[in-house]
Amino acid sequence: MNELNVNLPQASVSYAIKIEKGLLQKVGKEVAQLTKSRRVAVITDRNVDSYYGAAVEQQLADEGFEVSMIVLQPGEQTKTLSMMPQIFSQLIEAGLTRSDVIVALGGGVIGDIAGFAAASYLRGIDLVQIPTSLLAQVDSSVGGKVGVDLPEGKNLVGSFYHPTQVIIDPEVLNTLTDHYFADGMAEVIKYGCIWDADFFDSLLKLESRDAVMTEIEWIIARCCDIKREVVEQDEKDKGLRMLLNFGHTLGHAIEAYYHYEHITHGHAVAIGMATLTEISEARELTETGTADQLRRVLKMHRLPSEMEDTKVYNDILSFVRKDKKQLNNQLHVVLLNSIGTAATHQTDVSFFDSLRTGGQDH
Ligand SMILES: NC(=O)c1ccc[n+]([C@@H]2O[C@H](COP(=O)([O-])OP(=O)(O)OC[C@H]3O[C@@H](n4cnc5c(N)ncnc54)[C@H](O)[C@@H]3O)[C@@H](O)[C@H]2O)c1
Ligand SMILES: O=C(O)C(=O)C[C@@H](O)[C@H](O)[C@H](O)COP(=O)(O)O
Ligand SMILES: [Zn+2]
Repeated sequence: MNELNVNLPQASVSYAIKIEKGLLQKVGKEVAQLTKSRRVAVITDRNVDSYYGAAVEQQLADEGFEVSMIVLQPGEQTKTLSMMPQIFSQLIEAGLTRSDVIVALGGGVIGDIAGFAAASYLRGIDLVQIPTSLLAQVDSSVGGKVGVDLPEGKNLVGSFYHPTQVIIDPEVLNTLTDHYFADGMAEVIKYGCIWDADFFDSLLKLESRDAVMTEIEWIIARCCDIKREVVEQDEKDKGLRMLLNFGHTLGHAIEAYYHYEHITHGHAVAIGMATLTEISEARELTETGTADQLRRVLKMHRLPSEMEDTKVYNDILSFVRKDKKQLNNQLHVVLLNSIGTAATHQTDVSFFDSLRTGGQDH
């Protein structure tokens, strides 16, 4: 087993990230070690429930927990404020009190919305993250960002709320579709870009999903460890943590432009990382050849580098203008110096002007 510990003494928070093939079979015992409570609500989505819901429910019941399953529709469109009343009603119906536990069993959508429910219900109850998509295992289950989207933009309502433990079983990735596996690889590649050139190089040697799966425990552990290191230095996203947003300024704008349909988070972030790096290389802010390296690794892992229809950029830029990480109308964009190192730059939306195809955005 790989075990990492996230320590945030200023927030009086400390939690373990456990990574082991087959760990889902021991989930009842893991949760039982964390709490004296007897009630657990498992929040999941229909897909994940169909594969793993019954087994998780049974294991928790075997440990004496009274278990309620809250099963949501899969997909980004579930991550909205309008879902919250339904979730809160189900938590009340299940009789969950302040000393009980919410288990988030699913991908990043479930982790974010169940985490937001845990942060708000009764002003906060314990949360255990059991991420089941690659993206959730390498990124969203760690670091405490929870929340929901608004039509105006991604993750515009939420909070920082840390789990009491993150339980990662890489074996569950076997049932993930290729599309969502690629989504997770976008965030994996992001870590190589902003933090670790050797890690990036190792991704260039793993040419297929099967090859990635041979190294999966190590890959997940490396990503979680980078995120741990960043979050421990800047929990509230005021400085260093913004590096984890590489590719997201444009990526989030693309997702919002498409109303959170048609393009998923990792694919949008892949386009954001490649497009931004092309622009910053043209402006001599990034070492020549970096965009090529990035496009190569994205292609290898079945990810796009650009929008199929470049005419939509004009309209996407109106969402970039609304990005939440602004200070005095200045955007924070994360640019690579070269593969493995990055820095935050303050700029305005005109940084993206080369994407315009004539006319003004509105
Ligand atoms: N909080 C954070 O720090 C953070 C970080 C990165 C991304 N995110 C958020 O995460 C979300 C994307 O997460 P995602 O890509 O996991 O999407 P997702 O939760 O929609 O999961 C992707 C799909 O895979 C299915 N699925 C999940 N695990 C499965 C499994 N083991 N087997 C079969 N199917 C499975 C789900 O049902 C869903 O259809 C976005 O909302 C993004 O904004 C949050
Ligand atoms: O944890 C972080 O910090 C990140 O930026 C990780 C991102 O991959 C993730 O998509 C996150 O949800 C973005 O946060 P936001 O604050 O830009 O909405
Ligand atoms: Zn992301």
